[in-house]
Amino acid sequence: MRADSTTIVALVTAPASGAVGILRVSGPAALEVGRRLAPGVPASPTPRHVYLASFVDAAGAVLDEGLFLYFQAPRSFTGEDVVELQAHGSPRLLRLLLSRALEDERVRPALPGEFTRRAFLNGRIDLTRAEAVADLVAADSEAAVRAAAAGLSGALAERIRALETPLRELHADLEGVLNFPDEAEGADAEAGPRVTALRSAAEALRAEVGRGRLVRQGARVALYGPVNAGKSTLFNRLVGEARALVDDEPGTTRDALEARVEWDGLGVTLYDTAGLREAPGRVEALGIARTRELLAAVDLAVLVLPPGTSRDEASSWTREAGATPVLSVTGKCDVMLEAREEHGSAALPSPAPPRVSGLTGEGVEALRTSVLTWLWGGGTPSAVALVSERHADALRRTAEALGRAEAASRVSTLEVLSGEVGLALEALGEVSGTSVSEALLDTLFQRFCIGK
Ligand SMILES: Nc1nc2c(c(=O)[nH]1)N(C=O)[C@@H](CNc1ccc(C(=O)N[C@@H](CCC(=O)O)C(=O)O)cc1)CN2
Repeated sequence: MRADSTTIVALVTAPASGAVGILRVSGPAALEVGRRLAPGVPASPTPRHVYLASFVDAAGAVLDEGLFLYFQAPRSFTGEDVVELQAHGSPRLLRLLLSRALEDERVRPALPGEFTRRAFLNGRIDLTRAEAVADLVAADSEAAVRAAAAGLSGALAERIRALETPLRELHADLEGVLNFPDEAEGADAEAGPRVTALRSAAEALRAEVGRGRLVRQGARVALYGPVNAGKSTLFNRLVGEARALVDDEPGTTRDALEARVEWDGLGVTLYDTAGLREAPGRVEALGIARTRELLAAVDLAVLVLPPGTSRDEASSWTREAGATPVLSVTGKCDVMLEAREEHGSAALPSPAPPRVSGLTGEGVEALRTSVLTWLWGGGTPSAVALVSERHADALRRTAEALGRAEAASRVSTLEVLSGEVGLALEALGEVSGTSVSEALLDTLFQRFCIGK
């Protein structure tokens, strides 16, 4: 598979006013096109040198004074000749420059992600690094930035290579035995343990998809529980600003309010829900249906119980969250003593859930830490390999083929064993990009923006 030989052009910067806007041209005609817009630049500019140049219209009138950069193939982002015009960031000016570039019949507008696609097709970067480019552009938490940057510098590529290389060697060995049975005696006997080791490595990498998703998309955490348990005050305290409508009237919080926070670099969307049960009015009933839906969808539910909740009551609330894990806290611990006097401490579930007070802040930091531990376990979110759903699916097929290869190493012929190892190799190649179809690349690069 090869990049086509057209020259492509796009605005690299966002289509909005900014200090600087960049037009990028990539392909064989890049230098000529660039020099038509900036005729003052020498015919053979020094690659990677910055020229200050006038950008002109067809009549030679100056449109802007900007910077001109030339990257000579193959030492460029795409591996092709690349020219950049760095102009002042007026969207109208940039469109003028863009249409000037498009006047050349060898030039067409770049498709979404086409620069990066060409970088991949020209062997500058493997597919995991190309995907990391999109991850970095989309990153909206510090952990997501750091994890994508690690991917861009080849962290995931390296881990895939650590699987792919021995797998390819094993396949070559097996094919060798098949083709020259006399020369490679005993090679098939070693195959079983090698397959087993590779299968567990593939599975271990695949298991990181959950963390990859958390880092990429952020975690979702909902506060829920009986009305007037102190959810909204706690929510506000966690969010750090008075977002929710707080009132002493039971059932005040009618809608799920959400706020995005960043905890230890991890993006977390917090939801403050309406009470699940007591439903005097229609508005509340709507809120309840939405709360149930939300609880099923989040990564973690924090059950906020009023002081003095019985153990039975607490566990029936826990069941409301269905399969979603629940972390229980006793809210309004500022009124705890009062409650104790009323009900006696025997009414509390034992062991009583940790106490938090949105009002005084007591226990809130501890809650934040427990939530993070729950979501994340140990380690830093930024060190995670950004295994995507797509990678996980390919790794699952890799592991499955290796599972069949394992069975084959015990009972079947060498052909069957080698065939399965070949299939595993092919599935793994979809991650690194050594075996991908045009159609897969199309879907993959569709999620990129134009100019990337
Ligand atoms: N102005 C500008 N800023 C940008 C980009 C760009 O294209 N233009 N980038 C992109 O969108 C990113 C930078 N990425 C780049 C990656 C590789 C090469 C490059 O020239 N690679 C060559 C040479 C490597 C070397 O000599 O060290 C290569 O890989 O062969 C350039 C940019 C982010 N910032």
